Amino acid sequence: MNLPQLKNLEGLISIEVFSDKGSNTKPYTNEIFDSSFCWRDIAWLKSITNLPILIKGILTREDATKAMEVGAAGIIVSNHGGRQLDYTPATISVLEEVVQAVGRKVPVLLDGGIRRGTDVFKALALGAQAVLVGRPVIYGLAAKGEAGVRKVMHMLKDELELTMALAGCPTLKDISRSHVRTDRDRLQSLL
Ligand SMILES: Cc1cc2nc3c(=O)[nH]c(=O)nc-3n(C[C@H](O)[C@H](O)[C@H](O)COP(=O)(O)O)c2cc1C
Repeated sequence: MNLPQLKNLEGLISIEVFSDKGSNTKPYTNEIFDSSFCWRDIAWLKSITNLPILIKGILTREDATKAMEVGAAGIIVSNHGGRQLDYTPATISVLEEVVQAVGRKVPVLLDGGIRRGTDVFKALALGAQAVLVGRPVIYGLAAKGEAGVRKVMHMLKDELELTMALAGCPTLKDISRSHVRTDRDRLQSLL
């Protein structure tokens, strides 16, 4: 049976084969994730730190509401880069639903799928306060180390500024909902 060899985590994660039946995924995930972890544990986390706790992985208005109920200081709309489960929604497609559920009580950040400045612009227009960037930064690091990461960040910044200029937005505050059109807007315009 072939299992991933996680070199960076050598000694920390067992890649022992537990059975010759099945894919070994269950014992592997049972070992690296605590399946008893639940919403109530946020209260415990809050009790041991003064740091703000932002909850990542929110994709629905229901989970956004729960996250606020347990006292999250912020919400990260994320499908973990779409690497965990096929057919999870694109984060940009559920952002507005979450933003509306949160109603400006805590910041909403968008994670996943940010590849160009126009993606940042769209997320801000749909109500995100900021975006998080994963793989582009890693690609820059792999290609050219620190300079590669800088290059990626500068590209995103330059593209965002160009988009803002072309959309007539001198400041971030000028980016508004009316600057983007979603599938739902298109459907509503047909009614
Ligand atoms: C190699 C790799 C490892 C990751 N590991 C984790 C992880 O352990 N926990 C987690 O919440 N997200 C993890 N992520 C997801 C990122 O934190 C982030 O949500 C995702 O990369 C954002 O999407 P993007 O890459 O399209 O920007 C990982 C992503 C990559 C590419």
